[in-house]
Amino acid sequence: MEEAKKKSMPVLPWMRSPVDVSLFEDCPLDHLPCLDPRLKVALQNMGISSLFPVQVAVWQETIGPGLFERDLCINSPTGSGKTLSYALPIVQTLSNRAVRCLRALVVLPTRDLALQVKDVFAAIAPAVGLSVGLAVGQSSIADEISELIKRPKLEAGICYDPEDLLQELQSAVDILVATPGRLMDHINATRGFTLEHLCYLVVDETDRLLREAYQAWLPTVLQLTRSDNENRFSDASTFLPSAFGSLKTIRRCGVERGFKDKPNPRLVKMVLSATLTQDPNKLAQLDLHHPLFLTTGETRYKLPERLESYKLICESKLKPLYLVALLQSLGEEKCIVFTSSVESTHRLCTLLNHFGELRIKIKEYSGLQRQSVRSKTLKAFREGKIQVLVSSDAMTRGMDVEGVNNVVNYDKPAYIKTYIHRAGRTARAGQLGRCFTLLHKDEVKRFKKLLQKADNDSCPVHSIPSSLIESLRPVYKSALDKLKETVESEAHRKRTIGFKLSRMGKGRVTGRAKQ
Ligand SMILES: Nc1ncnc2c1ncn2[C@@H]1O[C@H](COP(=O)(O)OP(=O)(O)OP(=O)(O)O)[C@@H](O)[C@H]1O
Repeated sequence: MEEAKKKSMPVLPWMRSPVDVSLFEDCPLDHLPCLDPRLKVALQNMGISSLFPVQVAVWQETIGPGLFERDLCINSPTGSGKTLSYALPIVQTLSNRAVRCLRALVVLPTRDLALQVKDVFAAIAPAVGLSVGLAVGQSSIADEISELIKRPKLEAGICYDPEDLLQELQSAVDILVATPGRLMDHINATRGFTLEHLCYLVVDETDRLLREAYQAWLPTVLQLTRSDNENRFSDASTFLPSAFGSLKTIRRCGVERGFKDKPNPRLVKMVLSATLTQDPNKLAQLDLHHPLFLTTGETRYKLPERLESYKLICESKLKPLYLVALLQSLGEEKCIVFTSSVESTHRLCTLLNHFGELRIKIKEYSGLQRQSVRSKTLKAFREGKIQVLVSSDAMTRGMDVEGVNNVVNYDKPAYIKTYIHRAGRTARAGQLGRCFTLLHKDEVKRFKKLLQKADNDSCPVHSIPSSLIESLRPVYKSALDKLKETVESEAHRKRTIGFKLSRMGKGRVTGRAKQ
């Protein structure tokens, strides 16, 4: 046991003496020190009467007594309320700002997640006169720019100097929630978009964002917000795009509005995940200042308190039947079914929809679909118009949908991190939730070991009567036949579209573009 603990000891010294969030308790809003009364009302309007432990712990390090002196690395289970843990102190601190400019940037890996986080900010920020923007490519870039940048009113008949006009461009938002791709678009090309006043950078779902470089968004943001004058441009050329039009966005010492003649305040970073990396090389990319590690309990990975894990043991070829039987038993309860790839998501969802027995609405949600389709599906799922979402992993991190009582791992997760993020779509905010994993009997031992990494020793078998499985066999056969037909007609449609495109010369254009 001692040996196991030693093995999981973080390499970085500052990670070895963390603040233990599990020692904190919920704190009623009335008892929260220094909370702005306007924000208290906004929180109450959201149905929040007390803060969760991670929110209290972060409040202490940001508002008082910690006063944002250190960068924060927060590792806290799924559904524990990490979003509000950073949104609330940032909004409260910025509520004193005199002039509007972009002071807080929150980066998230997907558009749906960014929208979700923007909604949390939007529920509290206006109460103290702050404005929140979104840069995710949901609308056209022109629409997005007009939301983010305030242009001066021009009078007819007057000839303006373009340089003067550039000076007049101002941020229309105090807080921006962005995905890396669209953020880079604005950094590179949007006139008047500047990070020079940025005080807070939040990297949510850090381990996921650090895995993907997205046009070097992180080094670019760090370079543009570095407050020391020295060597400002020295290594910028290694990652800044050649057509980089925003060198003027690099923060200038002592000329920031509201900070005249004072050095710029240090950029405070907050990085969060339910499975925060402890890899020194990865964390080094964040260039953290005197970081403070906040984590829950002693084990590295933790599942939500009220999550119940179950396994269903069955032969691989009978998995669809077990899934159908399970979904039938769950009735109208909201459920997310995870598969291992976008292709199997599509196939499984099509198959389930051919089961006449299932009188529930089932849709797929995966990276194969267009964003607009995904967003529509997610909306319908939130509204309860869809009961089951069949999903691949990539899109579901951080997703917060009320009333998801069940998660099913149709394909076994290969890593504990995957299990944590999938299972974490239920049992959120202290609610009860169940996670079912379909396993072949040969996989049981490995799965047990996997769960032990999250300190979970209890995963009872959820049994399905074999008579029920037998009764489903005839319907399964006809569903399989229909699936075959659907797959063939989809393949035919793809071939026809491909043929038409190549006749229009589009194939050649793509080929050139790839070179
Ligand atoms: N203080 C609170 N009181 C009641 N509900 C809360 C409180 N804080 C957050 N919640 C709710 O808890 C749910 C989970 O919050 P959130 O999405 O921030 O979790 P998370 O820790 O970021 O999870 P994940 O790691 O999956 O992204 C949300 O529905 C949110 O509205």
